[in-house]
Amino acid sequence: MGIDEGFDMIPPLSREAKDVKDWENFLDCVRTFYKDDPKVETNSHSIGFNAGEYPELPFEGHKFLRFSSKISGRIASDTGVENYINMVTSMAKIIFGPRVQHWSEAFDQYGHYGWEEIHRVRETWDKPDEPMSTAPDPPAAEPGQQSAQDKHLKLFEVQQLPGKGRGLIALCDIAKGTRIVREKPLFTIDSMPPAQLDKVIAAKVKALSKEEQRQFLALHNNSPGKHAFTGIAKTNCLPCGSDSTTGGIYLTICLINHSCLPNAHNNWNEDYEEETIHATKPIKAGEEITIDYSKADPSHIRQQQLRNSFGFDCQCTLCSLPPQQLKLSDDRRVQIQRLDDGIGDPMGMLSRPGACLADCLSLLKLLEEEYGEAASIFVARACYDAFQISVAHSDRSRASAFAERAYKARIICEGEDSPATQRMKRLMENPASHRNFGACSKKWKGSDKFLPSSLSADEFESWLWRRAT
Ligand SMILES: C[S@@+](CC[C@H](N)C(=O)[O-])C[C@H]1O[C@@H](n2cnc3c(N)ncnc32)[C@H](O)[C@@H]1O
Repeated sequence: MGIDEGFDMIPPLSREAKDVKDWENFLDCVRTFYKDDPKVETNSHSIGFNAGEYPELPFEGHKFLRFSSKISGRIASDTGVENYINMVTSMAKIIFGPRVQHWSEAFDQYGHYGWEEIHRVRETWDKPDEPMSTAPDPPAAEPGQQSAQDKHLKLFEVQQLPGKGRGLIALCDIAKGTRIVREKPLFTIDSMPPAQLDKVIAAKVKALSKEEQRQFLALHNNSPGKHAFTGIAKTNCLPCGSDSTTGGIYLTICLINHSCLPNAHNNWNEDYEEETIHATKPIKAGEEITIDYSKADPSHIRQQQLRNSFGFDCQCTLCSLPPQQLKLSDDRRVQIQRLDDGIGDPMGMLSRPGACLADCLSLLKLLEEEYGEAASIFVARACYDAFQISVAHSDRSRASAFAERAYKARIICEGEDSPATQRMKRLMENPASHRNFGACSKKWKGSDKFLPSSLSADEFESWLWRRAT
């Protein structure tokens, strides 16, 4: 028993260069700050704080989830552990921003990760890592072991699933925001008539290694017939960006099945020219990893689309709900679309921005009801809508707050290194840099001051959404 306090890193850092460098900077700050403090010691794999329950920071950032200790009791107060927790948290916040989530049981706040997961990761601190491969063309490997990172963490494996063919099953609990896969396309294709496309794909397949050819030909083909290559491509390709007419074929990502309430999100990272998959909610060991192939339509529309384009009758948890509950979801999705269309109307933004902002809030509430904690991508878009409304009427403070929400939601579903996430971060820091700043009016310029810091959470929401109190 006792009161714990600390911070969690959400999502955990990766082994990529930026995260490694940031973690080194952070450890350097900690070492410099505590260089004359005998309670802060350097061990073989960590910096340890000889206070409270001996909180530690591993040398390898990707093996770090939590820095915490009990802050109640005699040992805690004699050793002043709470000061260490607070100072290290502040330093981490400066370097890692909102990824650092401080919590204190004194205020009924609890860490994001379970203790079992914390202890499991802690046990890896003194174990050497598999070398990380960033080679653009990794040697053919079993899906699920695509990168050394996956191999090390063994996040998933490919299994044969009843009625679905192959699919990805989580091998351990996967935290929300975790990057599950990052994969370069085997090849990309542009939109063209099937006869021509078949020839183009045939040439691309010919250029692959024998193992890659075998794996490509083993991908599901939902429309077997004359144009076999086109059939495989159409069943499997994912657009390289939301408006792109180019699609990518992947040996691992293309094995991910569909759910209308998925637990993962796919995104094209144009900087890396890779597709990424992130957990949008916690995924339990043994659970299937799923993405959404459809357009979030009500059930009768999306089921028809899934049948026509992918040849299956969806029996996901949402589609299998009793009719009355399914109707509630359908009604919500209709309302979500209606609100979305209204918010996107430039005349609305120009002539009734307050009402548009209220619609964004209603939209967010509906999204939360429909998607629960897996709503990140929709939240990111709705908060960006609210940002645009604020920016168009010169309201810097609220625009920055909305961009921050969009930024945090993008981190979950695309990662800190996604160009869209980075763009949100820049807009959060400087909303006036948006090309539409002041484009509609200057009528909200009066509120162009710093965020009110003394408001309670409820008061802040009322201020943010311009609700009368
Ligand atoms: C991109 S592939 C996914 C991997 C595929 N299961 C395989 O074995 O290669 C798409 C195909 O998987 C199957 N599939 C995907 N999601 C499904 C689901 N929720 N229920 C049934 N079949 C599904 C359909 O046959 C669909 O055309």
